[in-house]
Amino acid sequence: MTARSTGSPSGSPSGRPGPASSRTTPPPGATVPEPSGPDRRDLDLKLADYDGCFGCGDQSSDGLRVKQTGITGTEVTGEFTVLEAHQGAPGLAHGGVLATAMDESLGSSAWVLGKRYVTGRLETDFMAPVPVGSTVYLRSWCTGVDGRKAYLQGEGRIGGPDGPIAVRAAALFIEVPEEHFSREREG
Ligand SMILES: CCCCCCCCCCCC(=O)SCCNC(=O)CCNC(=O)[C@H](O)C(C)(C)COP(=O)(O)OP(=O)(O)OC[C@H]1O[C@@H](n2cnc3c(N)ncnc32)[C@H](O)[C@@H]1OP(=O)(O)O
Repeated sequence: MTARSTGSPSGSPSGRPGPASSRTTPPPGATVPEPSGPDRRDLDLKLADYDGCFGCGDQSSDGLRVKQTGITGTEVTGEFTVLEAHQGAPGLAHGGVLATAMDESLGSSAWVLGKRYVTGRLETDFMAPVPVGSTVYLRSWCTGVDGRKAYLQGEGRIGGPDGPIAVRAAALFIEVPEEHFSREREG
């Protein structure tokens, strides 16, 4: 399983500390399980059923339409293009849009673990402005699972999959039962 770290102060190109706080860092003893989620063919099928998602769905005209491009272990790659509708400052992606893209990417990595997870906490570092028209290359991976808690990290690069990091994120996802989603809809 590949899981390049973006986290250590010494390993960061900017010299900034990594994105994970104590609440998004797995405790000692947490492990990264072998993914037990659906394989690639099932992923395509499930994503096709999920058209309303602001992050990845095709029905949301101003949505991000993140396309997943690969899965290796818990590492999921994807990409999306920043549209004018995604601006914050003129000509630049809104930070919330980039956070949403990271939530989508991290959520996909959690999903391949084979259980139902929702985002409990999402931390982001914005490293560089992202112009409208840019393709953002997303990558997320699991750093540990401890009971219902899954810890994930991710990054978004511009200029190519190995380009500079524009945004990076760390998150805590919480496993929920199936009823979570029907209950939320009724509320
Ligand atoms: C189709 C293919 C698609 C595949 C791709 C899909 C990509 C989709 C990506 C989008 C993902 C989303 O945006 S999901 C939508 C945004 N998120 C949500 O709507 C979640 C809203 N929040 C909740 O529903 C709830 O707060 C939960 C489920 C997160 C937790 O509630 P709960 O089940 O009652 O559990 P609770 O006891 O509170 O918490 C369990 C443990 O987690 C800890 N914990 C909970 N929240 C936090 C937190 N923010 N920071 C630190 N720790 C936390 C607690 O302290 C506790 O630790 P301990 O005491 O056990 O130690």
